[in-house]
Amino acid sequence: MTTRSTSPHPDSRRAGAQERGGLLVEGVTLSLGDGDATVTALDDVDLDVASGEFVAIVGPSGSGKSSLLAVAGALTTPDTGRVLLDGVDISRASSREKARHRRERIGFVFQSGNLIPALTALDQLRFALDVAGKRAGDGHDPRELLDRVGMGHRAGHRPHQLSGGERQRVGIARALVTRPAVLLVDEPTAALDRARSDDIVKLLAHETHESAVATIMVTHDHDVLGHCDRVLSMVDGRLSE
Ligand SMILES: Nc1ncnc2c1ncn2[C@@H]1O[C@H](COP(=O)(O)OP(=O)(O)OP(=O)(O)O)[C@@H](O)[C@H]1O
Repeated sequence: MTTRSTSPHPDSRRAGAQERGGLLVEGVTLSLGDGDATVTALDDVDLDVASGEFVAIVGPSGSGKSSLLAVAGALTTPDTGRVLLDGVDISRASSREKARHRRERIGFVFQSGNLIPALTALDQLRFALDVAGKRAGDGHDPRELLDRVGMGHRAGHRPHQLSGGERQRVGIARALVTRPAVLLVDEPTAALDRARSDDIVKLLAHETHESAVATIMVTHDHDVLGHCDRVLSMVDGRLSE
């Protein structure tokens, strides 16, 4: 299935991910469980997402979508294959190196924002920069980015003082503040109504193109797919157009 409504970044898919930046998953296989209970979660998966390209992955429950995000985010090591981030194979790196890639090069956005309860919106972004060992000058300016996602007026609010959509906006800004190469987004609209879901995915599309990040979004929400540059389907661990 392929849906296209917004144009991909001009540099998208002109060359391989190794040459022009982005994420390249090559021949990845992953088995989970033991003995008779072994499941092939990913079955020879190839995926090439350019910098500035917004790719959605849909598929039934248990088809392997979360497993693919985990492998792309250096959280799980595949049995075979490679995951290249701007041309560097992160799948075979040491645990320490993988943790560094996650902090510095990979942004994660979860279902409900996953913000730290005690921190204001602005401090969520500052904290992410600190953890990545970056200063504001190495990444996006936290205030400017909060403005960009429409949350400048809520900079001093803590998560419990924000709506679900606002928490998700802060979560997106926090994931982008370090200027990651890859943005991995897991069901960002699961807790939102129709209009807010649309706004959030539009924002993800805009920021993907603006920040030239390679974004993969897993979703069950077919109503938002029109904002994505490409839509791929996952069935039984296999990915197809
Ligand atoms: N830790 C585990 N041990 C054994 N099998 C697992 C484990 N985690 C996931 N699986 C299996 O791997 C397959 C892929 O799971 P995965 O979570 O990637 O699917 P999904 O498409 O993200 O599903 P959902 O949409 O329900 O989140 C499923 O059959 C699942 O039961």
